[in-house]
Amino acid sequence: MLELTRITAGYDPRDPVVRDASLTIAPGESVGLLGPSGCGKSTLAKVAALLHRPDAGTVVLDGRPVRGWRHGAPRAQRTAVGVVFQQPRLSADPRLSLRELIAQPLRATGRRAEVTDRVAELAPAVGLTAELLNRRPHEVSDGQLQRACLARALVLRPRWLICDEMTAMLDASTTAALVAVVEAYRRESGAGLLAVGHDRVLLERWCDRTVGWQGISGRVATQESMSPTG
Ligand SMILES: Nc1ncnc2c1ncn2[C@@H]1O[C@H](COP(=O)(O)OP(=O)(O)OP(=O)(O)O)[C@@H](O)[C@H]1O
Repeated sequence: MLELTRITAGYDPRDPVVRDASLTIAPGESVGLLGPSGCGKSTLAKVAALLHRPDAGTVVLDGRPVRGWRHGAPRAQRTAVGVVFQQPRLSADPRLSLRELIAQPLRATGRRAEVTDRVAELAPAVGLTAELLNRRPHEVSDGQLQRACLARALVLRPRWLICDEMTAMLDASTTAALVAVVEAYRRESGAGLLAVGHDRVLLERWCDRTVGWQGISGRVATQESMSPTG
């Protein structure tokens, strides 16, 4: 299970953007997190991805409480969670080819020996040709770069996957293709998924269940507490 309990998080402890929110995802389950822009979905997604330390509350991953946070959780637990963000250009190192980008987590965890095989498996699965793999981010489209970012998120075979507005910048056919890749991975691996967005139709079609911001907040969220604080 990926269990977030009574999470308070944000960027200023005196004025958190997520207050007292709880959310549990079972292995193999897909959960859509819906909410208006600025309500704190991405912040909660970063906590679920073990990239952002909550100010209060607990995160339990596969039965083990996450401890020893710095900005994020310790690497041993973090690598169990793959994450894809909305804007691939912000999360992709512009100096790397798409091949290197996909392989990055394997290199970072000392698993270089697996690079050739994993890239050869994942590139066709996400729809990237050998020629595209040699290009750098500024030489490909947003959709092609997002395909590489999805492959990078899957390269360590995570047990949990967080897709934060993964398809927000993409056209309908690329959206369908990437959702199909995630679903194939989920079926094959039994991974749990948190898909964040504001496209209710997409998330309701994609996920086993969807939760709105009010559904995950420990207190009954008021419109004020859902709004951007700035
Ligand atoms: N790194 C940051 N530093 C300071 N404030 C931030 C940071 N990231 C987000 N915020 C603020 O936190 C609030 C919630 O942002 P967040 O991105 O979590 O919302 P969201 O629901 O995912 O929005 P969207 O749907 O527009 O992506 C906003 O007021 C935003 O300005």
